[in-house]
Amino acid sequence: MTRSIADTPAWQALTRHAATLRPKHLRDLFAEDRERFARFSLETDGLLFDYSKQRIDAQTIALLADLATEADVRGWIARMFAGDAVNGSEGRAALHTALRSSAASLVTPAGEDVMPAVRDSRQRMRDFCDAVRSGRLRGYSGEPIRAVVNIGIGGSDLGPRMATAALAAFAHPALRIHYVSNLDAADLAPVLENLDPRSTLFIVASKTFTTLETLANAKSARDWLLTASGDAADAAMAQQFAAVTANAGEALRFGVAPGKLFEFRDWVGGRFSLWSPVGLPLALAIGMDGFEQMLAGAERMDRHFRDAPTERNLPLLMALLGIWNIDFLGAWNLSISPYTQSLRWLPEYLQQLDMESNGKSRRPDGTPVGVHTAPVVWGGAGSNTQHAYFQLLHQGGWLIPSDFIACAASDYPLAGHHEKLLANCLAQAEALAFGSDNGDPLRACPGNQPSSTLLLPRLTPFTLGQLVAAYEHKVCAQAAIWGINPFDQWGVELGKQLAARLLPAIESGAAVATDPSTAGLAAWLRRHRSPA
Ligand SMILES: O=P(O)(O)OC[C@H]1O[C@H](O)[C@H](O)[C@@H](O)[C@@H]1O
Repeated sequence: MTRSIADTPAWQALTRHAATLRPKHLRDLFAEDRERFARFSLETDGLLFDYSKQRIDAQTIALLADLATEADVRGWIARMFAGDAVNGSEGRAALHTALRSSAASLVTPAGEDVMPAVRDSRQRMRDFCDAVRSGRLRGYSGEPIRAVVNIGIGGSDLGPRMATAALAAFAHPALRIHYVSNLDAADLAPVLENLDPRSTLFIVASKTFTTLETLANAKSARDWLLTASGDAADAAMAQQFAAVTANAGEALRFGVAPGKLFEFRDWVGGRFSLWSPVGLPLALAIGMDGFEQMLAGAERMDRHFRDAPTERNLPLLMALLGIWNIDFLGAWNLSISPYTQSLRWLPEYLQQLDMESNGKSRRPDGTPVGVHTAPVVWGGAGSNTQHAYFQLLHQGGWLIPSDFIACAASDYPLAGHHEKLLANCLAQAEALAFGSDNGDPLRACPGNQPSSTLLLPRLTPFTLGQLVAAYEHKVCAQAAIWGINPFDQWGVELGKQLAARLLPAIESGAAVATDPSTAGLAAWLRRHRSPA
C-alpha cells in the first residue's frame, strides 16, 4: 500500500501552517505586504494570473511547492507527456498533449511513434472542413451544407460546444453549428424542426459508439434524413453522416461511409478530446487554420507547464491553490466566473473536466485517498450571475473560492459595454476579498472569500487553447498529488446498468426487482403514461 499524501511531511507542515493562516483576513494579508500583487501574480505568454486574493502568504507557496515535490508531480507530468500508461485502471496512456504537439515524432514507451497518425488526422479534418466550408460537399439534392448537428454527450459534446460558443466571432457566416446531447427528445426535435434535410450534415461523436443517448439521437436523426431523402437515401447517408470515434467498426455498422469516419485512439480521454477529431464541429465553424491556432495555444501552455518552475507555473499554481482551499481551508466548492458571454459554457465544461476526473476517493490500488479531492464546480457568465447567486457568495456564510476570467478586448465592440463588464468583474473580486463593514450588520459583507483572476488579452483560438490546456493541467496535477487516476470514471457505470434494468418497468410495467421507492415511482409513471 502506498503512503497517503496526508501522511507526508509536506502535508503535515501545511496542516500546521493552515492553523496559523485560517484566522487571517485578506484585509490583513494585504496590509502586511505592500508587494502582494507583484509577489502573487504571474504573467506568462500574454496571460496574467493574479492569485494575490487567495488566502496565502509566501510560506504557503513554499510549502505547497514542497508538496508538489513530495508527490513527484514533475515525474508524473513527464510520464504523461511521454506516453506512459498513466491511466492505470484502463492500461492506457493519456496523450491529449500529442494531439496539439508540433514535434516531428513522439515514440511512446510501447515503441509507437504517434505523430504520423496525428498529422494524418489533422490533414483529413482540414480536407473535410475545406470541402464543407467551400460548398464543395453537398447534400443528396446538390445543396451546399448550411447546418451541422453534432450528436454526442459528455466529452464528445462539452468541449466543442464550449469552444464553438467561445469563438463565435471567428465562425463561418453561413454555417450554423448545433449541439444535441440529451436523451430527451426536447433536445433533438426542435433542432430538426428548423433544419432543411437537404443541407444538414450530422456528426455522430462518441468515443465508444455505444453511448445510449448518442445512439438514440443518431438513430432518430438518421430516420429523419432517410425519410426526407426518399429514393436518394443512400446518397444522403453517404454525404451527410460523419462519425468521430475510437470504435470504427460500430460507426461503419451504423451506416457511416468510410470516407466520413474520423478516428481517434483510446489514449485520448473523452473529456480531454477537444483537440482530436471530436473538435470537428468547431473546426467546421472556425476553419482548420483557426483550429490549429487553438492547438498552438494549448501547446504553448503545455511547454509552460512542463518547463516553468513551480512558483512560476500557472497550471501548477492553480492546482496547488485548489488543494490549499479544499484540504486546508475547508472550501469544497469552486465557482467559475467568466466575465465574457462567449465563455458561458466554460463552467459546464470544467464541471466534467474537474468533477469526472477527480471526483474520486480511492487510489488506483483501491486504498482511500484519505483527503478531500475535486471540489463541486459550478458557475456562469458574469455579469448575469451577480443578479442571481452572488448574494450567497457575499453574505451566505459559506467559504467559496472563485476563478474570475476576463478579456481586455472584446470582439463585439458596442460602445461602453466592455468597460462596464470589466469594472464589474474586478469589483466582484474586490468585494468578495475585502467585504465592507459600515456598521450595519444587515448590509455588511464579511469578505475574505478567496479568488484568482485570469486575464486574457482577447478571446481568440490561441488564447482559448491556452486557457483550456491550463485547466486540463490543473486537474491532472491535482490528481498526481492526491494519487488518483484522473482518466477513468467507474462511478458513472452503476446508473447506466440500473437504467437498463428499469427500462422494462417504464416501457411495459414489467415487474423489476428494485427497492420500494423506485418501484413506487416507476408504477406512478406507468399509470400516468397510459391513462386508460
Ligand atoms: O464519447 P462517448 O463514448 O459517447 O462517451 C460520452 C461520455 O459518456 C460516459 O458515460 C462518460 O461518463 C463520459 O466520460 C463520456 O465523455
